[in-house]
Amino acid sequence: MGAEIIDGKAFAAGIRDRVAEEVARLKAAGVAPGLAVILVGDDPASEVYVGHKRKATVAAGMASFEHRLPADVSEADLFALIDRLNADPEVHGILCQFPVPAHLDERRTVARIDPAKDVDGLSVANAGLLATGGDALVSCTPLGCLMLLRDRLGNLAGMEAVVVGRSNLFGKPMAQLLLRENCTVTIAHSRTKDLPDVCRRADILVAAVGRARMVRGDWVKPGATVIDVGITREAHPDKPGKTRLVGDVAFDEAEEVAAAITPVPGGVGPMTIACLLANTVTAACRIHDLPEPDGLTA
Ligand SMILES: NC(=O)C1=CN([C@@H]2O[C@H](COP(=O)(O)OP(=O)(O)OC[C@H]3O[C@@H](n4cnc5c(N)ncnc54)[C@H](OP(=O)(O)O)[C@@H]3O)[C@@H](O)[C@H]2O)C=CC1
Ligand SMILES: Nc1nc(=O)c2c([nH]1)NC[C@@H]1CN(c3ccc(C(=O)N[C@@H](CCC(=O)O)C(=O)O)cc3)C=[N+]21
Repeated sequence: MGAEIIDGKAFAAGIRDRVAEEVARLKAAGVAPGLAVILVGDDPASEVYVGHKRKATVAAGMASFEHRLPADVSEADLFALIDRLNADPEVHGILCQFPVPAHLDERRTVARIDPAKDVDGLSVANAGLLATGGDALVSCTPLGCLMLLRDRLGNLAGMEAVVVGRSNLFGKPMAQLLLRENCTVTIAHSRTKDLPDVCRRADILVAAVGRARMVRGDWVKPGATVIDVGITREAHPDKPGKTRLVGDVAFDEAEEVAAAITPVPGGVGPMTIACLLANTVTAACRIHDLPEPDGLTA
């Protein structure tokens, strides 16, 4: 029997509805949550995501501010924009889409964003709060994965979790969240020995590498829950000139073995955008010292 397909798209729609309710409540209290997205250069994939983000932000009743900067923008000009957004009372969340062109430094860029508005959870303050058990703004994609896992599995305590990938944006915060849920967590990466064996331990297997179909069916423990974060765009095999998205997991193989699995597209991706909106609401509540809604944080 095949695995249950975890419908991230439907779950994300539920989160976006909850966000919309909270936005209405905040507006009634005199606070209109706003999200600012900075896009440097014209990477086509980033354009697509930013477009999705804008639509979802507006549909939830929030203000959306988009700032497009030329690929050769100076650090000084980028920082001047970030400083303005930090000071702008209509902006509660700031996201600078990565990657940025090579002459800009991601670490310095993140450090310029007010941690209270860092809805990507990338700042040292938010990463440190997450690691030490505080109230952080948590990176959107791991937050979304945790929501899917909790919904399916309930209590995660004692489960073996393997996260493949150790980026600051995903792998590390995902591992921190799973640790906080009392999983036994392994973080695997490009230097891990016997990766298939490590993966076979996992009750919860999370893949965030960016290599299409790397995780094979026989890497999956029977009955495991598989979360596929990877997104690779490749030529469509049947439609000339078209592309399609594929994950890091060989879906057809893994689906035979796992108890549940997220598809690509329609799994984790929509959760990322829903959680970006959720984080913006959370940031607005914290900035204005208003009660935080249930179900939108980790
Ligand atoms: N669905 C969504 O909403 C999102 C999807 N993504 C997607 O997730 C994927 C990962 O993103 P991100 O974390 O930003 O990527 P990074 O490129 O920053 O990190 C990739 C990680 O994978 C590891 N890795 C690379 N090759 C191997 C290998 N052969 N075996 C094991 N580990 C390997 C790297 O190890 P090392 O550290 O040793 O180099 C690194 O830790 C991408 O496809 C991205 O597009 C990302 C964010 C959101
Ligand atoms: N500072 C920063 N924060 C990020 O969170 C961030 C980033 N930079 N850079 C790029 C990655 C990637 N990312 C995705 C968001 C939505 C989908 C998404 O909506 N995916 C849909 C399909 C989208 C489509 O059809 O193209 C799905 O999987 O079903 C995917 C990937 C956020 N990222």
